[in-house]
Amino acid sequence: MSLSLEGRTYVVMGVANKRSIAWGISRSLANAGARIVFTYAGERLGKNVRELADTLETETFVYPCDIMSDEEIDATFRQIKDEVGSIHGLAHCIAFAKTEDLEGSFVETSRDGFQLAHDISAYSLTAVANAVQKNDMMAENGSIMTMTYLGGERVVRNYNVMGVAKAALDASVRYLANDLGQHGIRVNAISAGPIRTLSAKGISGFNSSQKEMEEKAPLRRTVTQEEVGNTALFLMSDLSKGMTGETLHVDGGYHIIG
Ligand SMILES: CCCCCCc1ccc(Oc2ccc(Oc3cccc(O)n3)cc2)c(O)c1
Repeated sequence: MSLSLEGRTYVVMGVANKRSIAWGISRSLANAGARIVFTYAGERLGKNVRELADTLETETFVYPCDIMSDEEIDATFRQIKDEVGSIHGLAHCIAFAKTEDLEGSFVETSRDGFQLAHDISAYSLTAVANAVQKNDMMAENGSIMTMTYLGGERVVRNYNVMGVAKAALDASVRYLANDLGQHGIRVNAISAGPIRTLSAKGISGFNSSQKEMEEKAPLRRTVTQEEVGNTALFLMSDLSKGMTGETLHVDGGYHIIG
């Protein structure tokens, strides 16, 4: 039983640049010997992702995948199965909400903004898990993980509609874990403390959340993409094969503080 992922292949969805949490996860999995299949949305990101992928020592593959389209998800995962073969796990690091819905009062959230945030940040996990299952492309004892945040468990000022979407994502992890467990597929989440990524820039008040963490978190500091990546390695490895439907907080202990 070890942390080695030699001979295994993992899909990582959501790398935007070298500061992405998904990139921290990719490096941890690659350093453990895994092959990595990257998917990205939006052609302008394609170049970034390919350049980053080429810096890894391991064999990598890069595919566009607009998770707003069920047809594109199915086509991409069929293509991955045909060209790469079966996979041993998948890291879902995808979320989005309109900037105006990440500040001010939640009560004013538009129907359109609510639906968009839930479509991209919550439903996409189920859509992807369904595509993997339908294409029968997950090796036995597969592991799916997603990224969530404390704002889905309790109110975090300005996080607003993303918090409601993360609550839906957290519940989805439990229901997917229940459905897929009998097929040997585990589904878990990592709840990360605030990390300065491209996405974090879209949230009003992000900077003060990092400062508050340095003052109040038991570890008195923020966490890094690498620390999240190492926990993802644990979730993808056999060392966590007794765990499913779980959320691991990689947040310096902040979530235990009232
Ligand atoms: C006040 C909150 C402080 C801590 C927030 C930590 C965090 C940082 C980034 C997170 O990921 C996203 C991803 C997309 C997202 O939506 C965006 C991002 C940029 C622009 C935009 O229009 N929407 C917002 C947050 C996330 O879910 C949670």
